[in-house]
Amino acid sequence: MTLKLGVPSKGRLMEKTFDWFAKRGLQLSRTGSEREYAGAVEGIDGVELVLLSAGEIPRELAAGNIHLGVTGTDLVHEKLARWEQEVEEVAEMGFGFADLILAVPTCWVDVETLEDLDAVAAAFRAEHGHRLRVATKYHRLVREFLTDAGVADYQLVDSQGATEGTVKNETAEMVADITSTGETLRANHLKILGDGLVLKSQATLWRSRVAPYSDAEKATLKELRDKIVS
Ligand SMILES: Nc1ncnc2c1ncn2[C@@H]1O[C@H](COP(=O)(O)OP(=O)(O)OP(=O)(O)O)[C@@H](O)[C@H]1O
Ligand SMILES: O=P(O)(O)OC[C@H]1O[C@H](OP(=O)(O)OP(=O)(O)O)[C@H](O)[C@@H]1O
Repeated sequence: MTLKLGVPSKGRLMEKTFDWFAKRGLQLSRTGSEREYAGAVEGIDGVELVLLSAGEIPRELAAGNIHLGVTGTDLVHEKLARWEQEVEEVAEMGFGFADLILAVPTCWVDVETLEDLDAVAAAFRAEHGHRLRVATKYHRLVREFLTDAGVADYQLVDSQGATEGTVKNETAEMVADITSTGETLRANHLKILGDGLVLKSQATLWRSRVAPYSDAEKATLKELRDKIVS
């Protein structure tokens, strides 16, 4: 019986996750060949490393297939409708900072706020015969945010990558995406709405509330928590 810890298998979060655990006396490593998704944990007994895509970690936590997992707040909130019941936040890790924002073309000089957007969206529909298209991969979060803001005349267009390019490619009029330095937005002539911050995200260690815990796993979890908080 081992405690399963899911960490990103590649990408921007992997290395920093390994560093974060190393600072707390736990050595995570990828084992085998560069392309083999196998890993090891040293510094504590009874913990198994599971290498996963950051995007899959929320689902694996909610399914109880892993006990602990590292991924961004944005992905947990987007993918788990009832995230508070399914996972517990163990620690914010202090990297992977990114904001989920709404952005429109810089040339829309009259659109700086959600209120402006609402007005433009209604006019857009009347003029073009279809709703204003918002490209995003964060469907649930964006829908909730725009509903709360009272904006209704829009449609979501799915974009799983290179989202800022959809405006130039004319498959969407605006985007809802993650930004960190803001460079991608600037390069694609997009500006953030003044009140268009949907969510602030950072890499976080989560615990599954639904995974089964044997007595041995509970003891390991306690030992691991002690190392992390001390
Ligand atoms: N430019 C950025 N700077 C900092 N963090 C970012 C940036 N873009 C995304 N992130 C964060 O990184 C996390 C994982 O994103 P990433 O794109 O690496 O995962 P993914 O799409 O699941 O990867 P994979 O290609 O393995 O499926 C998310 O929580 C996201 O908020
Ligand atoms: O504000 P910046 O520092 O410019 O970062 C923002 C970009 O980073 C992410 O994309 P990623 O690199 O994951 O590529 P993707 O578009 O394929 O998702 C995000 O989707 C933005 O496009």
